[in-house]
Amino acid sequence: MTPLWYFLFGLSIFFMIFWSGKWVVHLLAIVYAKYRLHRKAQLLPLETGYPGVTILKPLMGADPNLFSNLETFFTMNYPLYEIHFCIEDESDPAIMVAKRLQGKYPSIVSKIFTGGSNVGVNPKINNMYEGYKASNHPLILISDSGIRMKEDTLLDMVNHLKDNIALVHQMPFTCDRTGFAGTLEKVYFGTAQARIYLAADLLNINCHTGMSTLVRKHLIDEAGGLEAYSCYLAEDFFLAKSMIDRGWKITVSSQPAWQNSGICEVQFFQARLRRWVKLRVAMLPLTLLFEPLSECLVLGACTAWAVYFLFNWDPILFCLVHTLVWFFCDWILLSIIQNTTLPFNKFDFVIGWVVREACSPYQFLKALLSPNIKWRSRTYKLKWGGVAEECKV
Ligand SMILES: CCCCCCCC/C=C\CCCCCCCC(=O)N[C@@H](CO)[C@H](O)/C=C/CCCCCCCCCCCCC
Ligand SMILES: O=c1ccn([C@@H]2O[C@H](COP(=O)(O)OP(=O)(O)O[C@H]3OC[C@@H](O)[C@H](O)[C@H]3O)[C@@H](O)[C@H]2O)c(=O)[nH]1
Repeated sequence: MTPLWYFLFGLSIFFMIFWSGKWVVHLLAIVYAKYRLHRKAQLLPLETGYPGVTILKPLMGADPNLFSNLETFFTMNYPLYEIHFCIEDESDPAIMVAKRLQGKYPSIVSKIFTGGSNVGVNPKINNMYEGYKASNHPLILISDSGIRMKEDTLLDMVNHLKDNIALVHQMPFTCDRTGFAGTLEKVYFGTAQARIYLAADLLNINCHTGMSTLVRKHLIDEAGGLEAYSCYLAEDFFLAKSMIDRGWKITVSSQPAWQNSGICEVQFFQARLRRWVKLRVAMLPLTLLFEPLSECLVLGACTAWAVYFLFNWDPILFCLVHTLVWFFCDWILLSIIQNTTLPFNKFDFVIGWVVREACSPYQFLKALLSPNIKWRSRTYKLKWGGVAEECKV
């Protein structure tokens, strides 16, 4: 036995253990999704009454779905809330959209804050800052521009905010949209991302993505206000981390976040996922190893080699069975998360799934090879740890 043999033996054991762990994650995600998601929210008579919520809507630009997405915030079944539209640029067309909605729903309290602030690097925080300062309620809902709400979504989120919970977030998912990009997005958010998101929630690991987050305002203030997170681009991750560090819990609500941005293009989607990869790598460097390895094809190939090395099993057959079972687990998970008929047939799912799986390792590499981060109109550089710096041209 040479040192090389020992090294290869160790490596193959590592692949086998990681592979087995990944199947546990598959199983946990499916069972947890079934048990946790799509529970009916009820307006219960609470002794203390329902707490008021300030909804912060950071807007930048108007897409074709903006009006109808924002309208869903005016038709929610929740007793006490206000909407603060935050729009940095005073000539932004989103202002007109917000004003039209204010005219249509005069009974809902809403205000528009323009101009933004400059409290740090994160442009979403700079944009929301004035709206946050003017908030009048103990709960804050940070809600990105492309999110749609159902009538009972806010109620569902508040119902999940038990006494030991600081923050309730919605697992990212998408509305039914036509075209290949719509399929690709739904497949990604309903399989690869949902699996990790659900397993992380179950195991109390911080996986918070801040597109729709209900949080206790006094806990943000205790940490120094929203500006305390403005040195990071991934303010969502650090917001949740600061709650967990203080002994609080975070949890997902039973409804996923229905993203419905009017821009639904493959290029745009891939660029967004690459931006998120860069955030994760800077915040959690172990991602560099574990993320590519947890991809179906990469893990299948590595483990096929391991079982060939250890047991002399046929690696091709192993890979085929591995991929097929993974594919079926993904179909089951996606169907549970969708909870209604999917907007595409099984053939479209196969195409979307294969493209997603095949492109993902390449997109990961591409993200590593261009470390600067372009987010909307600005470019940033990230330091290890996640602190960001804007690149001025
Ligand atoms: C034995 C199996 C181990 C599995 C290792 C998994 C490695 C991670 C693989 C894929 C990452 C998926 C990422 C999930 C969603 C993150 C979306 C995102 O990037 N959002 C950012 C922008 O809003 C946000 O700032 C970052 C949020 C937190 C990211 C944390 C990711 C690490 C999660 C690791 C969870 C492991 C759970 C499995 C436990 C066995
Ligand atoms: O310069 C900007 C960029 C973005 N935003 C707002 O921030 C929200 C999220 O922006 P995008 O939709 O471009 O980005 P993402 O969906 O990738 O955001 C997600 O990932 C990065 C995290 O920091 C965010 O909290 C999370 O929502 C939108 O409401 C957008 O209007 C600004 O207000 N200013």
